[in-house]
Amino acid sequence: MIRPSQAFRLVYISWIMAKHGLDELLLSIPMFRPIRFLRHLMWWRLLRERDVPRGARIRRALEDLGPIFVKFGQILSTRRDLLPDDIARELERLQDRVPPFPGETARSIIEAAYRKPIDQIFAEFDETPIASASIAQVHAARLLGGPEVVVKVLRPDIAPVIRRDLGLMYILAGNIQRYWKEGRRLRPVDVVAEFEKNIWDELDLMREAANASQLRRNFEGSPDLYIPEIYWDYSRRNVMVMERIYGIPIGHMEKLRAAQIDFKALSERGVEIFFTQVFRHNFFHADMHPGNIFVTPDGQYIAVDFGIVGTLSNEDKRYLAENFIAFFRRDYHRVAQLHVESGWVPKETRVDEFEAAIRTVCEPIFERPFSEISFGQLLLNLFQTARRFNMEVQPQLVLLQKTLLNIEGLGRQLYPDLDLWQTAKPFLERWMSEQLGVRALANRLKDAAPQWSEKIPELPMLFHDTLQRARDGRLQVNSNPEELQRIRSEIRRANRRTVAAVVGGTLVLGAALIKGLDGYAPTMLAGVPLSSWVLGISGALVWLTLWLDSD
Ligand SMILES: Nc1ncnc2c1ncn2[C@@H]1O[C@H](COP(=O)(O)OP(=O)(O)OP(=O)(O)O)[C@@H](O)[C@H]1O
Repeated sequence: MIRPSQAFRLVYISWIMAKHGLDELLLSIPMFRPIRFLRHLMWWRLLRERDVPRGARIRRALEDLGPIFVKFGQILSTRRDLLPDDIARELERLQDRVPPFPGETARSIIEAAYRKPIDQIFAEFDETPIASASIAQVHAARLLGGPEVVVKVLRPDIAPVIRRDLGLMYILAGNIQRYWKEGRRLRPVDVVAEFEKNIWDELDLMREAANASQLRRNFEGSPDLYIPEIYWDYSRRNVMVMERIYGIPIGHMEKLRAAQIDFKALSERGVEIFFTQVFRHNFFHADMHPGNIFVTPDGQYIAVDFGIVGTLSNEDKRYLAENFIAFFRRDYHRVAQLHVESGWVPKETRVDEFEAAIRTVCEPIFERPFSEISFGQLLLNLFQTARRFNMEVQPQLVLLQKTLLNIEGLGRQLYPDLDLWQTAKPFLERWMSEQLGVRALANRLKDAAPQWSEKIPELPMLFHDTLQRARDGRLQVNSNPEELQRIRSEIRRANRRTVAAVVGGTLVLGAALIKGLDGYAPTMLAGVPLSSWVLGISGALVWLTLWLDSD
C-alpha cells in the first residue's frame, strides 16, 4: 500500500523521469498509464535534447532524485554483468558530493553522542568539513591529549530518507520486473535488495571502525600500506574518530612526480597489496576509488573509508586462482570444467558448449599484449558468459571484480605499461601450490597443530576412563535421538523374535510330547485333547508375537 508521502514522491519521480526523456520507460508500467496524458502538458519536452544518450539521461535523473538515488546509481554502475556498457559508463560518473550540513549541527550530534560539551573532548574542532557525502561528512579536529584526528559524522535524519527512497525503489523495481520484459533480465528487485543491505551497513560507523581496525592489524608494520588508527573510546554508531593522515592524493600525478615517486614500483605494489588482501588476509578494502587512496613521500600507500569491505570463501579463492591460471594458459576447457566440477554451473551443462562460449569472449582479449589485458574485464566477461549458463554470480565475487577494475585503473594511470599478469602470476602460483599437494597437507597439519597439542596429553586419561567405564558396564554411546530410537526398536524386535521362537518351540515340543503320551491315553480338557490345546495356544502366542513385531 502506498502512503501519501510516497505517492507525492512517486509523482516527483515521474516528473523527473519525464523531464529527462525517460517517460517512455515509465509509462510502459501499467500503474502509470492513467497519467499518460500528463506527458503532453510537459512543455519542456519540446526543448529536450533529443540526442542526449540514454545513459546520460539516466544519470541526470538520478542526480536530480537526490543522494540515495545517486548512491544507488553508483552501485549499479559496478554491475556491468547486468547493465549495458553505455549506461554503466555514465553511471560511473555519478558524484557522491552533496552540500554539507551545518558545522553547528555536526557539533550538536557529537555532543549528543558523547553527552558532554565538545570542548571536553576536542581541543580544536573545525566546523568546515573536509568532505561531505550522502551518508556522512568529515571534520578535522584535535583531541584534548594532542593527536590530530578526523571526525566522521553521520548525516542527521538520513535513516527516514533512506527508508522512504528504498520503499519507492522497491515499488519501481517490482513494476519493472512485472511489466517490462527486457527489464526482468536485470533482476531489479534483487539489485535493490542488495543495495538496501549495503546502505544500512554504511549507517553504522562502528562497523566501519571495526573494518578499519581489522585492516590495520593485517598490515601492522607493513612498508606497503598504512591504515589510520581508530580511537575507539570516541567512536559511536553515528560518530567515528580516527587518526588524521597526510599524504598525496593518488590522483595528483604532478605532486607524486615532484616527490620523485617510482611509478612502476608503486603500481606493482598496489596490485600486490590487493592480492595479499584477497588471498592471504581474506579481507579486502572494496571502495578503492582515488579519493580514498593517498601516498607518502617514501612511496607507502595510505587508505581511508572502510565502509565497504569484501571477504571470499576458500572455494571462491580457489575458483579465482585456478581460473586466472587456466585463462592465462588459454586453457578454456579447464575453465569450463572447473565451473561444472564445482557446481557453479549446473551439472548437466555441456562442457564443450561452455568452453566454446568462453573462448569466444576471451580470445579477442588475448589479441592484445599481456600488459594491456585487464583482469577485471576478463572476470566480467567470464561472469557474463557464465550467467548465460545459469551461474548465479555471488555478490562477493562481483565486489571483487569491481575492486579489481579500480586497482587496474589506478595501476595503469600510474604506470601505463604495468603488466598485471607478470605481477600477479608468481603470487597466484605460490598460493595455489600452498593450497594443493604435499605442501598444502603439511600446512593444514601445521594449522591444526595447536589443537592437537592440546588434545594429545588428554588421550591416556581418556583411554583409561573409557576402558574403566566399559569394564563397569557404564559405557554409554551418545548418538542422535532418532538413531537411538531406531536401534532400540530393532533390539526390541529381535528380543520378541527370540521369545517367540523359544515359547513357540517349547510349546510345540511340549505338544509333541503330550501327543506322544496321548497316543496311549489322551488327556481331555473340556472335551478337547490336551495336546490340541497346547498346539493351539502355542500357535496363538507365536502369531501374537509376530504381530507385535510388525510395529
Ligand atoms: N583519516 C583521515 N585523514 C585525513 N583525511 C581523511 C581521513 N579520512 C577521510 N579523509 C578525507 O575525507 C574524505 C571523505 O572521507 P570518506 O571517504 O571516509 O567519507 P565518505 O563519506 O565515505 O565519502 P565517499 O563516500 O565519497 O568516499 C576522504 O576522501 C579524505 O579526503
